[in-house]
Amino acid sequence: MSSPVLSGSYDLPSLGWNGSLAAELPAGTVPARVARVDRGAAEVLCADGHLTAHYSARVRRAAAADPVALPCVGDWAALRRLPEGRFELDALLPRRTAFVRGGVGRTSQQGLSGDSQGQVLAANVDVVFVAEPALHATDTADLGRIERLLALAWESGGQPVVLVTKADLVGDGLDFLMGEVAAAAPGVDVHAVCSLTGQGVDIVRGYLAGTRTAVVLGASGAGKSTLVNALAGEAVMETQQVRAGDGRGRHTTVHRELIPLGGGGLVVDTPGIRRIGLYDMGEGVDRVFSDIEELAARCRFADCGHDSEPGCAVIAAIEDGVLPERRLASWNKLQREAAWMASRTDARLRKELQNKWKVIHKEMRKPGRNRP
Ligand SMILES: Nc1nc2c(ncn2[C@@H]2O[C@H](COP(=O)(O)OP(=O)(O)OP(=O)(O)O)[C@@H](O)[C@H]2O)c(=O)[nH]1
Ligand SMILES: [Zn+2]
Repeated sequence: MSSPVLSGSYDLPSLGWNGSLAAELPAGTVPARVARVDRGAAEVLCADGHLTAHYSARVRRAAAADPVALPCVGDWAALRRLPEGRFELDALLPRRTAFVRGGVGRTSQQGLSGDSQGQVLAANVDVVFVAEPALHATDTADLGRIERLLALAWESGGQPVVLVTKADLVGDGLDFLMGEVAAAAPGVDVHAVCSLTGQGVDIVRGYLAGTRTAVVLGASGAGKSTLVNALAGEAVMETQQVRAGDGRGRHTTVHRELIPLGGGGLVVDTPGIRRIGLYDMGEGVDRVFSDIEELAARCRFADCGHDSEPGCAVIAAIEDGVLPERRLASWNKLQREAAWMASRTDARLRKELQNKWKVIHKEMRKPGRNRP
C-alpha cells in the first residue's frame, strides 16, 4: 500500500482548516484531519505531521451506539495529548457534509435488501466525483449505477459531478455516450476524462481550487486511483490492470485515503464499490430524476402511477422518445428502495425508543430510588 509522502508538519489552512472549525474546537485539544481509519485508530494530518491517534473511550462509546459517529476519512478531529506524548482522538468536530451509504444484504424482502445502519464513506467533502468508465468489462457506462451514486451524492451536501473515465476506449462513440450520461444526470456537470493522455484532468482539478476536498467513487477498475495519481502529478496510489478474462477491476485500493495535492485541494480515493445501498433519502432520488418529476406534474391524475393511466405525461414522453424507458424503471426501483430503507429506519427508531422506555421504567421500579 503506497502512501503520499507524509512527514514533517502540515499547514492547517492548506488542509481546509478555518475560523468556523476553530470555533468548534474544545479547549486543550489539537486539530487534525483524518486521512485514513483502521480499527480503533485513525491516521491524521496535523501541525505535528502524519501520526496515528487511537480513539478515546468517549469516541468508542459513541460509535458503538451509532456507526455514523465513527471517525471517517475527511473528518476534523480534536486530539488530546496523553502524558506519554502520544495523541488520542477525543472528539469529532461537526461535519459540514457527509457521504453516507446504507448497509446492504443483511435482510431482504421482495428483492430489496438493506439495513438501517449507515456508514460514512467520507466527511467534509465539497465535491463528489462519480467515476464511471466509458467502457467497463464488456459493457459501456452503467447509467443505473451513476443514478444510484448521484442520489447518495445529492444527499451528502457536496456537489455531485460525473466523470466518464477511460474516455479513450470508446473512440467515436464518446459523443453519443456523453449525451446518454448527461440525460441520466440532469443538473449535474458531466466530463469525459482520460488519465493516460491527461484529457479532462485540468477540468477535474478546477473543482479542487483552493482547499476544496473531493471524494472519487465508482466501481473497481473505473480508474479512480489512476485519476488521483494524475491529479497529484505522481504515483500516490497503487493501480492495477483490470482482469484479463472479464475486464473487471481487481479491488486494488482497499482503504479510503485522503490525499493533499501539491497544487492545492484534497482528494479521497476509495476502494471499488460492488453494491451500494441508499440511506435515509431526503430529496436525493427526486433530484436525480428531476426531469421525470417535472413530467409527472403534468399527468392528468395527481396520483398517477405512470403505468397505464390515461393522460400520463411520463408515458407520453417515453412514447415520444424524449424519456428513455430505462430511466422510468430506474426511478421506480430507487424510489422503492428509498421507501424500504425509510421503513427500516422507522422500525429501528421505534425499537430504540421502546428499549429506552423499558430501561427507564425498570429504573423507576428499583427499590430505594429517591422519589420527589
Ligand atoms: N485506457 C485507459 N485505461 C485506464 C485509464 N485510467 C485507468 N486505466 C486503467 O484501468 C486499470 C484500473 O485502474 P485503477 O486506477 O487501478 O482503477 P480503480 O478504480 O482505482 O480500481 P480499484 O482500486 O480496484 O477500485 C489500470 O490498468 C489503469 O491503467 C484511462 O483513462 N484509459
Ligand atoms: Zn403519469
